[in-house]
Amino acid sequence: METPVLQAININKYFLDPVRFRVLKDISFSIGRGSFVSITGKSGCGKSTLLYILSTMDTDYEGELFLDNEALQEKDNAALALVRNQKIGFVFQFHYLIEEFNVLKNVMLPAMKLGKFSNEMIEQKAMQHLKTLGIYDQALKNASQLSGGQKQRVAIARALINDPLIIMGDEPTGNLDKKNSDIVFGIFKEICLENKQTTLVVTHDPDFAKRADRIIQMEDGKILL
Ligand SMILES: Nc1ncnc2c1ncn2[C@@H]1O[C@H](COP(=O)(O)OP(=O)(O)OP(=O)(O)O)[C@@H](O)[C@H]1O
Repeated sequence: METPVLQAININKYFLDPVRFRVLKDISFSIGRGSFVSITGKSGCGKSTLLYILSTMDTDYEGELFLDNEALQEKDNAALALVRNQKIGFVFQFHYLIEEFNVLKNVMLPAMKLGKFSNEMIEQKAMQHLKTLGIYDQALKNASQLSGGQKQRVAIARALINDPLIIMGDEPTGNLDKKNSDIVFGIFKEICLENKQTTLVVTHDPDFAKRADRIIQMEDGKILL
């Protein structure tokens, strides 16, 4: 059997304030390479909490987490930052672009930070992603000059720039209208098919969730099998 890209084993998480509360309850699952998975469930069931753990941004949990065969729970913050930059692309509900930089620079930044390639090579790659995402002609505009849907596509290009193994999205279409949601979903689907990259998206939108290859349904901190 193919080794999973991401594997969670018995993840539990507690919030202590205002009272001790077990928000995630024995979460275990694995995700294979190139699959498009959605995590869905009612508001408050723990979707974002789980995604923040899976994306290494929250390290306060019990259990084991493997990304590309590496045990994440054993790594310190510096090592996790490297894993995030090299292996995970993240798309938030809000785009978090740097509004005063142009689109091209926004997309290039994570690769420039990694320092593995020349700026020329990074620029070429960034332009290629912008082309695929249909916003090539916006490259030299400041991020502040784009529409919401365009900004989200720039955020996806930025998430792809370091060729991550897995793209994670937290309600990536939450701020978009139906037309732009459809475009963004189509893009996620294509990323999986064409690049064999794995996509994991949290959404409370059942229509969006249904378009994934696999739905992880959550209820009250648990995964329903
Ligand atoms: N920092 C925190 N401290 C205490 N409780 C929290 C904290 N963050 C979230 N919670 C609680 O944990 C539960 C799960 O929250 P989470 O944001 O993961 O839900 P969700 O499924 O993503 O919801 P939504 O779809 O509304 O975004 C909720 O009951 C929430 O109130």
